[in-house]
Amino acid sequence: MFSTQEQPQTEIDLAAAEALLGTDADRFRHDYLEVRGLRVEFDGFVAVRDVDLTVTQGDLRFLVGPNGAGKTTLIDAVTGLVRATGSVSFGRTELLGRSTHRIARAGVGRTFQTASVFEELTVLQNLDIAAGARRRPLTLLRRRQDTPEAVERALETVGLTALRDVPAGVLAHGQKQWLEIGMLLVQDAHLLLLDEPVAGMTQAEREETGALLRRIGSQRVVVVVEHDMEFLRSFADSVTVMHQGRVLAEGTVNEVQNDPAVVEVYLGAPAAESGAAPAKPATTEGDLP
Ligand SMILES: Nc1ncnc2c1ncn2[C@@H]1O[C@H](COP(=O)(O)OP(=O)(O)OP(=O)(O)O)[C@@H](O)[C@H]1O
Repeated sequence: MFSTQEQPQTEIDLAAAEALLGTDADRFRHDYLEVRGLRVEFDGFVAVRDVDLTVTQGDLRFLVGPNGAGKTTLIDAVTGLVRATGSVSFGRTELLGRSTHRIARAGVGRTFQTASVFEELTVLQNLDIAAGARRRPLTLLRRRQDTPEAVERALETVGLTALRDVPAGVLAHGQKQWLEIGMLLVQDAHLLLLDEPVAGMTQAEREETGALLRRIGSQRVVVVVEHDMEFLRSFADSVTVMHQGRVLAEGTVNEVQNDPAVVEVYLGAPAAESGAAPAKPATTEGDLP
């Protein structure tokens, strides 16, 4: 033991700590999506009600639920495609009430159930157009000699570098989905909402997509709407289960699989004493437990 006088002199080297840990801005940059009290109504029918949802960067979140649970409507609300009340914030920006264009500019991107790429344009051209969506008009007018670095990086990330000059129309189904994800990356989307990204994919494509989503999910906020339960079990960090417009359960795959309310909804077990409406019978694409 050292006495007070014998203790060796130490000095914290703040500059070294900064170099090691990054600046405060880097260290504490941790994007998250925060949804509070979200409600969407279509002519009196409430498709989404009282939804609270928090998804942080690094937590690959799957959003599941039987058909008609409100999953796509929730994504539509976040991206400004349908009117909603409540609050949706990303990066301290309130998104509700903004136009779809301004929401995209706030770093929010989505894919749809069917890929929407320009089939007659090449992979590179598709990415270039997506990159242009974030450029200011003056920059767009300037001719560019080289492929922008962000486009090169996106090509590598989604594994399409070798196919850069191929028309998007000839890509395999899975590759088109990857191109769409690449387009979100070059738009600098930091919140990615993906609607059934592996629907119609081969097993090999699913696995590659899962690995891709994990890679992206470590750096950006990613929410995946998916019916494919095998895919979910392999790649989800956490799961939110929706039913009849509400959040029914949330947790790890194991937690939600063992949640009695989820089992009831998916397997159509007798409704609880509350007199809740009988659950929809499970579909082949929704056999969570
Ligand atoms: N534009 C609309 N007008 C009226 N009702 C709508 C509209 N869009 C969705 N709905 C209804 O809202 C409910 C939720 O639909 P939504 O598509 O969000 O469900 P989902 O969970 O994505 O289902 P699925 O898994 O089948 O895609 C459904 O009852 C649907 O019929």
